[in-house]
Parts: sequence; C-alpha cells; structure tokens
Amino acid sequence: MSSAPPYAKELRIAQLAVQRAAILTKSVFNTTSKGTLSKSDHSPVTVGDFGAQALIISALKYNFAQDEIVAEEEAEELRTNTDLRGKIWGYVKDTKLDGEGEKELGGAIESAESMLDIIDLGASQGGSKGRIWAIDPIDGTKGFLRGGQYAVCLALIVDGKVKVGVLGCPNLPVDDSARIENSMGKDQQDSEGKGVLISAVEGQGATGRALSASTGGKDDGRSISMKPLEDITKASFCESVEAAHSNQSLQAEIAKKLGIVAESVRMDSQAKYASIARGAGDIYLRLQVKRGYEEKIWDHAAGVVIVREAGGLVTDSEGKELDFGRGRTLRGNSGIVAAPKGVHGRILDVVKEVSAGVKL
Ligand SMILES: Nc1ncnc2c1ncn2[C@@H]1O[C@H](COP(=O)(O)O)[C@@H](OP(=O)(O)O)[C@H]1O
Ligand SMILES: [Mg+2]
Ligand SMILES: [Mg+2]
Ligand SMILES: [Mg+2]
Repeated sequence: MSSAPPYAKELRIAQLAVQRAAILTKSVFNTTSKGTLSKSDHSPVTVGDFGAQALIISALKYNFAQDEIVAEEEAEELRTNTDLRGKIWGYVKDTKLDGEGEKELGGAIESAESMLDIIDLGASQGGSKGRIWAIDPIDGTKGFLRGGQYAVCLALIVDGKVKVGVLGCPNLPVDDSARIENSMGKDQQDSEGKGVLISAVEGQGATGRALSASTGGKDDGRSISMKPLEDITKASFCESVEAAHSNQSLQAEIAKKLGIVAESVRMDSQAKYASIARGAGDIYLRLQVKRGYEEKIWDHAAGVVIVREAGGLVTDSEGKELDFGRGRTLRGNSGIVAAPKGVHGRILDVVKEVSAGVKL
C-alpha cells in the first residue's frame, strides 16, 4: 500500500480553507458597502479581510489544534464596533463549501463572539521552531477594493521553512497562458467558475486548478512551471500597483540595464507570484521604498514556495534567502527578487549595482 506524500492533509485542508474564504471575499466584493476601516498604519481592512481570516483559522484549529497561527488582522476594533461585527458575522455564518469539503473544515463557527476570539488566534509571534501557519486573508486589500487583483494566502512554515503554500486568486483567469495585464481595477469576475487556486508543497512541485473546482473529489490540478527565459530582453517584470510598496523608478532602471523593453505589468497582491509561477510573467521585483520597512511573512510565504517549486529562485535584494523564522516579519531581509533559476543571478547583479548608488 502506498502512503500519502508528506503534508498531504495540510495541503488538502489549506486548499479547502482558501476556497471557502474566497467564496466569502467574492460575495463581499459584490456588495456596495465593504465596511472599510483604516488601520493604524493607514492601510485599509474590510469585512472581507476579517471574515476570511475567521473562516481560515476556524478550519485550521479544527484540523491542527496544536499549530501556531500568524495572521494579519486582529479583532480589537470589532469588540466595540458592533455594527461592523454584525456585518462580518452575516457573511461568516452563511459561507459554506458544497459537499464533503465543509465537513472536513469542521463546519460553521458558533457565534459572533466566538468569531472574534477565533480571529485573535492569529496573534502568534512566529519564530524558528515548530509548525506555524501564516495567513493573509486578503492580500492586496487595495486591489480588492478597486476590483483589481487580490489573493487569499495561506502557508505552513515548519522550523522556519515554508513547506506548503496556497494562493486563491479570484480575479486571475483560470487559463495559465492568458496574458497578464496591468491591473488598475475592473478585473473582477462576475460569474462563478472564474479564479485560480495555485498550490505547492516543498519537493512536490506546484499545481493550479480552478478556484471553483468541486471539493468532493480528488482534483490534484495540473502541474505548473515558470516560463523558460532564454532571452532576458524579452522578459516582463511584475510589480506592485502601489508606488509606496516598491521602488518603481529603481525597478525601471534595472529593467533598462537588462535590456528589457516591455513595460512592467502592475498588479496587486501575491497574484504576482502566482502569475510568474505559471509562466504568465517572468520576474517579480519588490525593492524597498522606505528604509527599515519589514516585509510581513504572510505577504510572501505562500508565493515563495510556489515559485520555488515552479522552477524559480526567490531571495532578498542582497541575494540572501528569505528567513521566515524571525517572527511576524522578514526582519533579516530587505526587498524581494523572484525569477527563474537560470537568470536570477544575472538580475541580482544588476539589482545590486543599481541599488548601490541609492540612499533611501
Ligand atoms: N511600505 C510598504 N512597503 C512594502 N509593502 C508594504 C508597505 N506597506 C504595506 N505593504 C504591504 O503590501 C501588501 C500589498 O502588496 P502589493 O503592493 O504587492 O499588492 C499589503 O498587504 P495587504 O493588502 O494584505 O495589507 C501590505 O502588507
Ligand atoms: Mg493589510
Ligand atoms: Mg498582504
Ligand atoms: Mg491582507
């Protein structure tokens, strides 16, 4: 009898949890009021972010009660803002997977109050030992709000290394080879059956399938890989829409030095990692704008294992491996360079050369 490959259950539960959370975010998107709050760093959070986080954590606690969880959002404000709490609960209590999947995730959350406690189970400080799940319930909240790209992100980190990664991208085409375009909004898919679920387990490759695939059967999806890049001048860069999140002028200078003529493709969220992993783009650069900004582990964990398993290499802008064992942030790193293995070194050389003269 053959036994299941390592992390088979973790992968299955992570995929189901992301699928379920994406049902919630899609229905929140289709309502007029998304209950947007501004956080202390002035970034937005919505009913969709809180609701998706509650659903994912509830599924993880049911299946892996001992594991630690590092998640982006916290419930503090919802303990006094009963209006918003009620709105979130309205979505959370009604969001279910069809068929067997819902049972595997442990079913519904009991009450609005327990939902708040569940959201706050994501407050772990992370670290280099043990099993830690990293959750970004909506990555690219700004993209979500403008109808552009966003991703529901979940990864399992074991002793500081990312082992499993799942990205649900509701507004990316199911077709891997569909050309990616600048995403300035209006990418939302208005019918069911759109969106893609990209996954990877360390050492087992990366796969993609429709986000709306049935949860009953054993759909392993199709294998995905990065596009072989023979001529770097034909590459396309993928970068943030938000100019405050990565240094677009420096990135343009790097592209020019590499002889790349195509305009960078701008999209929000880890949809960038998903896109390069399936060959719909080539290189993802995220060079610091603000000195001292520490990238959050939930913004990168899933994408990094997916790109690696699809044939890529991901380092920081000095060529160091990303260290997911330092806490809630990648405090040992600065910037991100993700590219096919064969050209990563060449890109890194130019990144270093161009960055050397820059004072942030
Ligand atoms: N100054 C900054 N530099 C880099 N990333 C930042 C940043 N301020 C916020 N971010 C992060 O950028 C993420 C979005 O990335 P992108 O620009 O690739 O879409 C945000 O995730 P959330 O949308 O989950 O809050 C947030 O964590
Ligand atoms: Mg946020
Ligand atoms: Mg994020
Ligand atoms: Mg987020």
